[in-house]
Amino acid sequence: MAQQTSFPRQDIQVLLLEGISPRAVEAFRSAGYTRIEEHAKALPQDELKRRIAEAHIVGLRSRTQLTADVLAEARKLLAVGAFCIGTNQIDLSAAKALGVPVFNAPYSNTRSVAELVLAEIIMLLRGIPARNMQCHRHGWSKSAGGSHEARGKTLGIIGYGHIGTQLGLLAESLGMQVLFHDIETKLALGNARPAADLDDLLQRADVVSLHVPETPATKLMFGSVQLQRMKPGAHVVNASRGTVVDIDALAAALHSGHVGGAAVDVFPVEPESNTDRFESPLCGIDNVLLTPHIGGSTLEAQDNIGLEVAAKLLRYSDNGSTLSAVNFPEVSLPEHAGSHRLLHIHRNVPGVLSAINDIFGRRGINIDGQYLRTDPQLGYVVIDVAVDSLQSNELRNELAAIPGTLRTRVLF
Ligand SMILES: NC(=O)c1ccc[n+]([C@@H]2O[C@H](COP(=O)([O-])OP(=O)(O)OC[C@H]3O[C@@H](n4cnc5c(N)ncnc54)[C@H](O)[C@@H]3O)[C@@H](O)[C@H]2O)c1
Ligand SMILES: O=C(O)[C@H](O)COP(=O)(O)O
Repeated sequence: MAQQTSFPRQDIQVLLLEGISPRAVEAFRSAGYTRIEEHAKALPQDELKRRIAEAHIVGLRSRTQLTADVLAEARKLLAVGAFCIGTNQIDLSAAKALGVPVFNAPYSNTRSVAELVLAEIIMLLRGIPARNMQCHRHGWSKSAGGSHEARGKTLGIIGYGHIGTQLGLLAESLGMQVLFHDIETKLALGNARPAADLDDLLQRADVVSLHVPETPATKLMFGSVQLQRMKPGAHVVNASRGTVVDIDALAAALHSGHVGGAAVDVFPVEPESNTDRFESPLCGIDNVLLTPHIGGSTLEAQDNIGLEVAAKLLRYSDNGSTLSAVNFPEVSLPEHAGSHRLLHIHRNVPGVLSAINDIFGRRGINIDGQYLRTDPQLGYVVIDVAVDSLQSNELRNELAAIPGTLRTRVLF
């Protein structure tokens, strides 16, 4: 039989990993959720499996790998919150197949990334990484050689989304010309112009900055071929995902001098915690700025993300709304004061809705409100009925036993 839950907020176990902002914890507490377990870092997979088995709500960032294997242990799980933008660390299809919506924060740290990248562009154009290293080694090389103003230079942005567009506007305020390449048709902001194609962008840009998500199509999309197409001496910035750039090819292009410098925030393999050693072929190359995946790590961004994702999780837990879920049919629901609410999540197979309606009809329960969203895999039905109409265990068992049902939940 499909999982059936209906319990008070103080019984809902919230597991928050990877040092999620205290603002999220405050939001859960002030909504009446008291069972909150916090961890400052990601958990090893075995421990994650043990902890997730008890959790109703899980919050994580980019480090935790929520694989199908881990999700299989999450028998009580209602929802997942990615307190970041990327959701590539979560097996979204496996979560969906279990009837678990995943929410993220698509905007809250984008300004922080754009600001960092802008600063890095100036640093690279002035050759600061190597000069900084030289001074640390007691060297002194006061010279204008290889140093350039950003004004008048061309920035090529690959992936013109929330971060790419903000970066473009900030770069224009320095007098840079902005070219972009995206797989979607995008509205060009300010004086930015779409490049004819990726090759065109690579051949014209003085700095290339990557802002694409991790997808099968972006995996290693930036390798030796793309690096060789760049102008000699041009710079590369990657604050997107470590899998997007062939890091060995980038190291080789830096060593050969074809690429003038690089700023890299994300890596194909990142340390599991702050106590683990960081290894990369880029370590020790003087004209490279390395940062430990902190593009979105400002206090402002983390606080905003904490509030945004906690609010989405609370809204789903208390009200059933799935608005802005990344793997689930989206339903925005009104408050249900004065009624009780059934949430019914099922595989999208014929007959489920009529079976639900039959059950209510046979029992003479009037439906006050009904909301339905489906996609090819999943159906999500929400039904509001008079207070106390859903108290019967027998009724709830009958609803949960409808073939195709994944989960049912009653909000009293
Ligand atoms: N370093 C960090 O701390 C940090 C912080 C936030 C986000 N990120 C990463 O940055 C990525 C981008 O963030 P965003 O908010 O701008 O995302 P977004 O979804 O708003 O924009 C991504 C853009 O890339 C485009 N795109 C997708 N595939 C492409 C391809 N193959 N070629 C060209 N364009 C392609 C999309 O059409 C979209 O316009 C995130 O997915 C995340 O992985 C990193
Ligand atoms: O996807 C994101 O938003 C960024 O990569 C930031 O991830 P983080 O929260 O783990 O720093």
